[in-house]
Amino acid sequence: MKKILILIVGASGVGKDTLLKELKKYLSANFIKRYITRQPDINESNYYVSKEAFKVLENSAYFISSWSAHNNFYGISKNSIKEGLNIISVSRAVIKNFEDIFEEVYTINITLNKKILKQRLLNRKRESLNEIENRLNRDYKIINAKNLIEFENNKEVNESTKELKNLIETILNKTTK
Ligand SMILES: Nc1ncnc2c1ncn2[C@@H]1O[C@H](COP(=O)(O)OP(=O)(O)OP(=O)(O)O)[C@@H](O)[C@H]1O
Repeated sequence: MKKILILIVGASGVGKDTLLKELKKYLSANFIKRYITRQPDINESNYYVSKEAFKVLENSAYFISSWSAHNNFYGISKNSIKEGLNIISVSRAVIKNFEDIFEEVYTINITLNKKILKQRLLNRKRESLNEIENRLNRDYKIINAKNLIEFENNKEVNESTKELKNLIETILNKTTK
């Protein structure tokens, strides 16, 4: 069986962790846990590691890909990618790390208009207003990905989750033909 990767990208707060958490209930796939130097919140599941431990893992080539964002480090271990469908939330900056190694890589860019995004970040209450403004003002360049699909998370969570599930199943059907 071949390895198929779906990379989930999108600005902070567009709903990546929420959608992935919900998707697990409806879709059979390897939902990859990331190593992060921040304690997980209720929507995300990750392996929490200290910054020191992260550096040790990174220096021993444990990660297939690693990056930093908003003062935290993120990594995906080499051994986490399995045969079949793999789904991972990653930084848009590291898409190429996966495309260089695997043949079947599809990137889903989760989008949301800025007004709703700001409201959701405020409701989440994870960052200060200043941090939220910084996140909203980040300059997002065009995403470079071989197979890029846009997905707008502007419906309520259940509805959006079903749409995302359908989208992934459509991608899968194409790859198995
Ligand atoms: N479809 C939706 N409708 C309403 N609220 C949503 C929806 N999707 C996500 N949210 C809410 O928006 C907030 C941000 O979502 P989430 O934490 O999943 O974003 P994220 O993209 O993973 O952010 P980050 O990259 O900063 O971790 C959360 O409070 C979540 O409950």
